[in-house]
Order: sequence, then C-alpha cells, then structure tokens
Amino acid sequence: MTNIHFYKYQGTGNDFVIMDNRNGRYNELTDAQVKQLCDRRFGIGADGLMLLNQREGYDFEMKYYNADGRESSMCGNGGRCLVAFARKMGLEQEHLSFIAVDGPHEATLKGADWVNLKMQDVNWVENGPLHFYLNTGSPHFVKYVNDVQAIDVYTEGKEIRYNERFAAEGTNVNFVQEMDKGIFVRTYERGVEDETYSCGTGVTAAALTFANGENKEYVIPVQTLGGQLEVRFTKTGERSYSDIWLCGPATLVFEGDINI
Ligand SMILES: N[C@@H](CCC[C@H](N)C(=O)O)C(=O)O
Repeated sequence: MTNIHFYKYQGTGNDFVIMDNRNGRYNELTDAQVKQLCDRRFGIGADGLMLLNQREGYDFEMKYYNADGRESSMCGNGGRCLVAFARKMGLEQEHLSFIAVDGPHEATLKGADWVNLKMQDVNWVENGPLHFYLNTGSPHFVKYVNDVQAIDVYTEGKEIRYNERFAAEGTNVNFVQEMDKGIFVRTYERGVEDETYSCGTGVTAAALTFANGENKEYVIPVQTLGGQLEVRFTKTGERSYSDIWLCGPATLVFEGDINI
C-alpha cells in the first residue's frame, strides 16, 4: 500500500491529479495505479495524471498519463496546470521552462491562476475536403460543423478515433463551430475515451486551422464546455505556424491523501 499526497487541478474543466515527484517518490507508480487514481468512481477522478519531475537544465520535467493509465503525448491544459502547481511548490518566478514528451516549453504566469504556455511550432497540416489533421504535441482531427452543440461528440468522435487510418495510435477528435468572435470547440479525447470539457492541444489545433488567411499574427478566442481559452500565434506559411501560445486559467481544486 502506497500513501500518495496529491493535488487536483483543472484548466477550463480539463482536470488532473498531480504529484510532486522531484524526489522520485512516485517513480514506481504503475499504469494500473494511475488508472485507479483517475477513476471517477473508485479514485480521485481526473482526465489525466501528471508528475512534476526534477530535470537538469529546466525548472522541471512534465510526465503525463491519460486517464486510461498510459503515458501519452503532450497535454496543453495539463502543461498549464503543472506550471500553476510548480509555482505552488515554490518555483515562484513569473517565467518557467520545462521539458515534456514533445520537447522544451516555456510558460508565463499572470495573476493568481492565469498561465500562458508556449507550444511547439507546427509545420504540417493535412487539409482534407471536410477536415484537418495535425499534431500540436498530440494528434488532432479537426472537423468544422454548423452547430457544435447538436453534435453527439461521444459517438461521432469515437468512430473517427478508431478509424483504421489512425492505426493503433488513434487520434483526438475536435468538432469546431465558427462564432461571432473566434470558435467553439468540443473534443473527444483519446485515452479518456470520452468527451472532456476542454482539450488544450485540441483547442490549439482548431485555432491554427481557423486562421486560413494571410501570414500574420493571430489571436483566436476559443470557447469550450469548461470555459474560455485564447490561442496566439504567427502564421508563417500555408501550413506552418510559430510562436504558438495557449493561454487561460489553471486552478487548484483541492489536495489530499490517498492510499493505493
Ligand atoms: N487534454 C489534453 C490532451 C491530452 C492528450 C490526449 N488525451 C492524447 O492522448 O493525445 C490537452 O489539454 O491537450
């Protein structure tokens, strides 16, 4: 039996269990334990779990697991929550750098719970007749629809996620509606295998595909079920984007102890 001191954070309703693992205490955590901690009935409940690890040359390392217990690709809202958590753990500077599975990131903190997270540049977008497909740290299928509220995100998202073209890896699936100002995005998340209230890498993917005009700086407001985000970036070519920032709130919900 292991005693775990955990923190629960949420970023626009995308929620995470977080542990301070800078001393390596949780290195032996198994996939089954991660799954149990994320379980909404038998555990704490979350879309994913993150460890704050020590890493030379950076303020910290981000290790991310989906709710299914498997270590996965980059999580944008998770990254923002982990930055807010790092500050709670004593990394008080306004500007932080960390390394994640997709490479180095930087972040800035504003006020009590606002985190701007720099994402990797994107240099490839598949542009189909009715969809886009790109990788913003995690793979994302983006489909534009007329009424996003009317979409059965679970059923339609699951069908695309398990389409054979995405093979064993699968994809996250985003449904996007253009609004008066910006876009509304709903996401079926791989590894949660359900719709989540918000997905940071998905919101980023949707915002990039929305900027289909000239090469210039863009600021795209994005509505999700769990709240408002903003994506800032520079479009540098027909399918290339740099200086991409995912901006929004990241909030501590509660902390506690659990034995597993
Ligand atoms: N919630 C995330 C995405 C997490 C990773 C995703 N479930 C995957 O496996 O690709 C986000 O905020 O980006």
